[in-house]
Amino acid sequence: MLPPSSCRTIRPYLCRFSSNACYSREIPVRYCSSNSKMGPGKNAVPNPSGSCSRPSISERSHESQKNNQMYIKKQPTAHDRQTTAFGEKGFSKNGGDEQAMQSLASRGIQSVQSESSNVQNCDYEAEYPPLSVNMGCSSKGMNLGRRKSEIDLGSKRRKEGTGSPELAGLKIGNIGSPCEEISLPMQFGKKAMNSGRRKTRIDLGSEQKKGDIRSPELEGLNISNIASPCDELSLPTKFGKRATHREKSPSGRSQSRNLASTKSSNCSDESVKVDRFYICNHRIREFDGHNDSINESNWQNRMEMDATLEGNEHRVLRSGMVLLKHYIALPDQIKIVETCHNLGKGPGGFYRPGYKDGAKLHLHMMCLGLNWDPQTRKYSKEHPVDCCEPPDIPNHFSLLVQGALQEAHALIKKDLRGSNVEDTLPTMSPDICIVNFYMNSGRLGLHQDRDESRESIYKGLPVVSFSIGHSAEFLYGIDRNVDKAEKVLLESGDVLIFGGESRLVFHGVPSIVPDTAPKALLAETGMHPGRLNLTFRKF
Ligand SMILES: O=C(O)CCC(=O)C(=O)O
Ligand SMILES: [Fe+2]
Repeated sequence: MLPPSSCRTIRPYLCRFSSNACYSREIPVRYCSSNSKMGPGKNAVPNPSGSCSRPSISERSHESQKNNQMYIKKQPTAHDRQTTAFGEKGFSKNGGDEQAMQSLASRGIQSVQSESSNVQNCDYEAEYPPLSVNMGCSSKGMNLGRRKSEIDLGSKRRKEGTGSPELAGLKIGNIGSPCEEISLPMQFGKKAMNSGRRKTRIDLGSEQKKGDIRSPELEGLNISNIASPCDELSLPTKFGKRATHREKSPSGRSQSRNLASTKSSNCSDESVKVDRFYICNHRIREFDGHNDSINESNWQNRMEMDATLEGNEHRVLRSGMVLLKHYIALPDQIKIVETCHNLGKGPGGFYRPGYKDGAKLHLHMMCLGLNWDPQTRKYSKEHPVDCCEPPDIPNHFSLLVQGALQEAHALIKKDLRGSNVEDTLPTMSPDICIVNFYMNSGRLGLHQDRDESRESIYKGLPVVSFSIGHSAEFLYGIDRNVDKAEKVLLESGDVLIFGGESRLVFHGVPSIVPDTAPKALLAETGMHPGRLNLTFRKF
């Protein structure tokens, strides 16, 4: 445990953000440092309680309990995604996990203690009534050559439209709610190694976020995108294989707390209502990789032109965080879109995640390898809505990830002067890919990706993120404070990597920049105007 002297109480936080108007109580918070050389100075990571994230439903109710002097309130393994929160959040109690604390400290990850409860009130709005189709697990044929992993399964599925006993008395939005979080490594705040450029700071105060309560995400979209293509409707409801349930992780390890272990009773339902979503609006042809209009040399020309513009070269944003500009060539982008469309149009595919109280994330999501359930913040083989197993990660995706990591290593090496690049940015072979599709009004609040295994997070195994389509404003920072966050523009083909000391960086997408996708990409794929994002992780 840290000596009390390493903590100090700071002024209460008021967390207010976005259209979802999530407020936290004003709660006194303490800064702590697990690293005596850091002290409670500027590098101490503020970790206010009362923050907003994407907690599991059971965590929400627990959050009303009084927190005591714990440095890590909750197992630091939760991938904490939120939809609109641009505020702060605090730790959750983890039952005195001294080991976790030590592990964090040894990696220089600071933790904090909070003194008060963490309950929040979050309002939300339903954006549009869903269209539904009855689906079974019929996408298996699309899941080319994949191996079924033996893992434990069965996250608790929500019962659509039913009341939530766990939520009784709590008014909670889809994001931002009581949450757990892990503070960032101590060197956060250190300048990027090759930071020749000025970091742009953005101001996305509550006023601006109010603008997000704008039109539904159907804006500008052909309605046929949603659950209407006839190929989907004709699928039999019992076709395909439902998730199997074994108490084993993908890597053969014993079950982690982040891997859901309870079989959902809802998944025995033979007919599951699913709001299907298609990222492309026409049947796309098989990709042959050879198209004159989008050939590699055209892309090279574009990259060379871009390289002359400020902000278009690869760069290290901070230790362990690398941005590879226009790394994915256009033909590969097209292939990725087509693959995601094919995988995502069927069972186990794209849907709009939300909570049983009706709140929705401002994006559509599909998972590969393992499903991530925003309600429980756990991974399992079971799709939270249709109970189907997720498709495996296609090999060509994994190859691109490996290539990007090598490129990042080469960049880091230039600055390291003899240090081991693996220490700064470990290599990672992904077994999870979360695919998000943002329409023009899509967004994702500041959060940490921390639902992967403790081992993965403690090792700093990176998250590798591909951006395709419209550009996005991307925020990152040492805490969930949008005013202090740095901003970069993620454009089509960019790869962002954050591992090592940056593994737990807060990040989010406050806005999509309309009409910025490469025209050839949209023309070739029929992708709806918007942004496809793939984040690869190792469980
Ligand atoms: O869309 C992005 O760039 C970020 C996505 C993300 O943070 C996530 O899926 O956890
Ligand atoms: Fe994330």
